[in-house]
Amino acid sequence: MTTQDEAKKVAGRKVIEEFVRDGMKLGLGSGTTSHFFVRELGKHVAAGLKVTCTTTSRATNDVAREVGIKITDPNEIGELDLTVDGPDEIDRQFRMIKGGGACLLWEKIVAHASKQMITICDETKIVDQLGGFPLPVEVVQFAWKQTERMVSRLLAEHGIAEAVIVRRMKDGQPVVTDSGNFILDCRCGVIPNPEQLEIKLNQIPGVVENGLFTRESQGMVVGCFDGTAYVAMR
Ligand SMILES: O=C(CO)[C@H](O)[C@H](O)COP(=O)(O)O
Repeated sequence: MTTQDEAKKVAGRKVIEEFVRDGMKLGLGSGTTSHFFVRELGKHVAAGLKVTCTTTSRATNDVAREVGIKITDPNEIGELDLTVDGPDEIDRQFRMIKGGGACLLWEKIVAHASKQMITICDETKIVDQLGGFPLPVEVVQFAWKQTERMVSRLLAEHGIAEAVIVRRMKDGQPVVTDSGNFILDCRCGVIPNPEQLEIKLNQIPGVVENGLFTRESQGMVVGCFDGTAYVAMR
């Protein structure tokens, strides 16, 4: 029986087979699934594959270095050919919620700096409608409770009346992102019109970015519990 971790690994191998080519500039995503891909990529780099890589979090920098992948500063790399990153949820229109690992801001910047983004996941991440996973919203620390009130009001106006918003905590301390911000996790239930909500959330002063990625992914590579992986494209 294939485990979830094995399904993630199979997806990582499939991405390399189908999408990664010699000479590419790559954006390396965050989270456990992306890290399986990075470890797999490290084996190919050791065997002679030439790629130039930048990452979407300090945690991914650490994994990449550990497996012998040199990291290029995002300011130096120019336009990327491909970013490979994982979702917390993805629907069949390739719309996603990301940010479970608090890396959504760097992830969105790197995705937009790329010609192509491919999502990598196991089959448990595919949903009919977005919103089962709490939507992360990255906010500046200054007056974060004011920003939280504005987010709550916007969600209600958007038809999500019962949203529960909590500042993300770890070990009794607020989580601080790689850019020094807080994360508000918004338990929404089904999210109507995610494209519009993605845009509106970012218009609130104090919101730096939100975890809706409705336009970025051009395809997904899905690892399955039967040990296979498949590709689906927009
Ligand atoms: O968005 C993310 C981090 O901000 C991750 O990519 C997302 O949480 C998926 O992680 P995992 O592969 O561990 O489930």
